Amino acid sequence: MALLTDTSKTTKLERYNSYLRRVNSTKLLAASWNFLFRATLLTAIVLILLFTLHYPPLLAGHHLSAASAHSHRSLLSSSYGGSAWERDVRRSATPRRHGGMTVLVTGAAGFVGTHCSLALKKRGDGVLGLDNFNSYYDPSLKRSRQNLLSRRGILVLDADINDSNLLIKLFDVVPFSHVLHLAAQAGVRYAMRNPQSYVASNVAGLVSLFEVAAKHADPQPAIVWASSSSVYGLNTAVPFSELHRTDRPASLYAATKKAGEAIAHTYNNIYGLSITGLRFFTVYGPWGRPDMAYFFFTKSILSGDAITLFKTRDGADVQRDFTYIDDVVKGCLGALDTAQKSTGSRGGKKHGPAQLRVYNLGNTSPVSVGKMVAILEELLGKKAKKNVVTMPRNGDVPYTHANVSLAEKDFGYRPTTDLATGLRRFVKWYVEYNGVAVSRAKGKGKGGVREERRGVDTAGVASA
Ligand SMILES: O=C(O)[C@H]1O[C@H](OP(=O)(O)OP(=O)(O)OC[C@H]2O[C@@H](n3ccc(=O)[nH]c3=O)[C@H](O)[C@@H]2O)[C@H](O)[C@@H](O)[C@@H]1O
Repeated sequence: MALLTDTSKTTKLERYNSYLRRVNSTKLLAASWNFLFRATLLTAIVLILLFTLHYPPLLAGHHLSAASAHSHRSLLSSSYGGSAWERDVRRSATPRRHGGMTVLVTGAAGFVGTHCSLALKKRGDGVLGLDNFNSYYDPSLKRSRQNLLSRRGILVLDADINDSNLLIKLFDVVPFSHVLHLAAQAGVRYAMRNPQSYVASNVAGLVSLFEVAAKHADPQPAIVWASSSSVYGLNTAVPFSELHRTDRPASLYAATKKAGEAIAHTYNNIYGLSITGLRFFTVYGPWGRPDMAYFFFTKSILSGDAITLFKTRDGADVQRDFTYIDDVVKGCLGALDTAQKSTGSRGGKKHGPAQLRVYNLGNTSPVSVGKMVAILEELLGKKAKKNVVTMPRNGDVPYTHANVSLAEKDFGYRPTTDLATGLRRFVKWYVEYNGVAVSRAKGKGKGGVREERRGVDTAGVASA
């Protein structure tokens, strides 16, 4: 009897164990399927992501106006590349005239960058732009400029000059003969609010570009870059000449531009980079920068808001050598055309002395800020509400005045646009771009944006 009971217990136990084995193996099978499914899903997602990053035109439409399709890459610069991307880059950078230049324009969606890129492209040079589209001022204006460039066949990549991997990649894809380096943190007074941004763009960014140009580019490009009239700082000798001292900057902005000139000297000396610095004097015009006085004064006059006018500490008018954008563009192209080749080779080996130049690009006729406002009032047909205050200690200098004889001698630079003419073109562009109505200005036929006769096309770009 006991034996029978034992046998039936053993059988039950065996049945139970076999049941457990079946359950476990089913669970194992289910888990394996689950794991396999998840792994397949993950692989598919990774493949789709890689495909999207390397072949965006297939997904975003095959046109340069889809330049913003490259936007997401600013976060993932190491993923730049792929045959479609390289083809777009080469297409934009290829010259269309015999002996044309291949120019990398940094800050291409900026004010001066846009105008220079258009002028280069128009005469048949190849242009590839890059810009980080930061929000120092309204990025939508930069996007509009990018679209304008795109319509003329110029690709502007979303990229930062501090991204050396991207720069190396670009020089691998295109043997740029020239770099027009205009990317920078601009603005004199903003330097008190955000000093580090000036160091990041105007010092670190410049070094990043020079490093890649000196050590990775083959051939080394010739570089033309934007310095500033602000380097003259507390200099009192006028008009400002390149021979005058520039060791007393009044603002951090000026100090970083002066540092840039010293850094240029170093890269020229060690690596044989051909470098030209251009000291711009308060550049203005259509598609200008909204952080500049003439631009935001226009906005305030139209909206009826008060503007603040600075007077010097001894009560004199503050003056600027306002320089019209078309004149500056001619100066930039002249500097590019006369830039000699760099003398180094890949790896930074210098084979002889290279060109190192600095030029003033001003207008040679300073105008008071009060007069600038009076011209705007005439053009806008509306009086400004003025708040006149003594210039705060904000890095501003009381006046600027350029001597441009060196640029005239070396590349025929001769500014031809006076402030009234230039502001008329700016206001014409401003009202069209913003869709605002302006009543015809009073006066004896001198003012009024509708009286503009010279060729400024709908895009606000001089057709002459
Ligand atoms: O020439 C240059 O190197 C510099 O020119 C301009 O700097 P700035 O001349 O100060 O130009 P704005 O900011 O447009 O100011 C023009 C004038 O208006 C005056 N201003 C500015 C602002 C304001 O509220 N009120 C006012 O009277 C300034 O003192 C200055 O005299 C640019 O903003 C800089 O990026 C550039 O490098």
